[in-house]
Amino acid sequence: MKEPVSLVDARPRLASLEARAVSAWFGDRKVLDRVSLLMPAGKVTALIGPSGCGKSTFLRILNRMHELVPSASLAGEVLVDEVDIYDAGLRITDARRQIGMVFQKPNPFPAMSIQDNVTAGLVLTGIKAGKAERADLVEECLTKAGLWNEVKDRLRQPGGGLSGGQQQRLCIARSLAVRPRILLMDEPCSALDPTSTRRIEQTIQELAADVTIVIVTHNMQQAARVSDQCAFFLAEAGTPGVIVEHGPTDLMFEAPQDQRTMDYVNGVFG
Ligand SMILES: Nc1ncnc2c1ncn2[C@@H]1O[C@H](COP(=O)(O)OP(=O)(O)OP(=O)(O)O)[C@@H](O)[C@H]1O
Repeated sequence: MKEPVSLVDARPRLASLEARAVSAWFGDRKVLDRVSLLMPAGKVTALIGPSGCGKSTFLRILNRMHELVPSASLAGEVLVDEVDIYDAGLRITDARRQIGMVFQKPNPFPAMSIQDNVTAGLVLTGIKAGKAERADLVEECLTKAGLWNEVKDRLRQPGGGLSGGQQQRLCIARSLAVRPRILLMDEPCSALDPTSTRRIEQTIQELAADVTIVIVTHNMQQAARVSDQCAFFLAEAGTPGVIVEHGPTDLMFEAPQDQRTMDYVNGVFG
């Protein structure tokens, strides 16, 4: 019998992510209008903007989760290094494996051990790994997620026994285990205390060397601290969300081109 091929060591190259003229609907209601954005390889891109302007919808389009909502539809292209993830020839599981997601609320499997939580995605994505390989992967991913030192002596204890901030870092480790090229994060710190938030922010900055990151955040200080570039989304007076302005984070905060960006980053609205 042919030996299963191990993919654990197949370290992916850094990838850029590009949205081209992405529009989105829920039923008849258009919520995003022709949004285009390049999210460069190895950089952190922050999506900012008031509630309801379509940031989460845009993020979910970037890893093909939007299509899971029965009434949802979309137009446009999403390219990972020039390959359209919506191409009919590409399987949804392949797209999801390349593009991981961390959610607002930490969602580890609570009864599963810490180590099994880390490797939980391997089976789902068809990655084969032996015992030693798994142990190495657990250590590597927990280290990258900034959690190894805190849990190395209790890897067999349940993930649900960790603090909220530790659980979120466990979820980051779980995402990293399938070696995504891109990591999407939807308000990953909104359920966490300030200390855990700073720890996750530090992790995000460290991870950017290995994986392209896109983060939705309502916290302007956080966007300023962790991101290389920002995109400001806005849906004015019932119109679909658009990107008003995007650019290097320091320019977006210190010298934005558009008055609405200036008002938003200075807390005038939103
Ligand atoms: N499952 C859904 N069904 C119908 N409409 C939806 C659904 N999800 C989101 N919407 C609508 O789409 C628009 C964009 O929502 P989205 O959650 O993407 O905005 P957001 O900028 O991420 O908001 P927030 O910052 O509050 O999370 C909103 O008007 C919202 O009501």
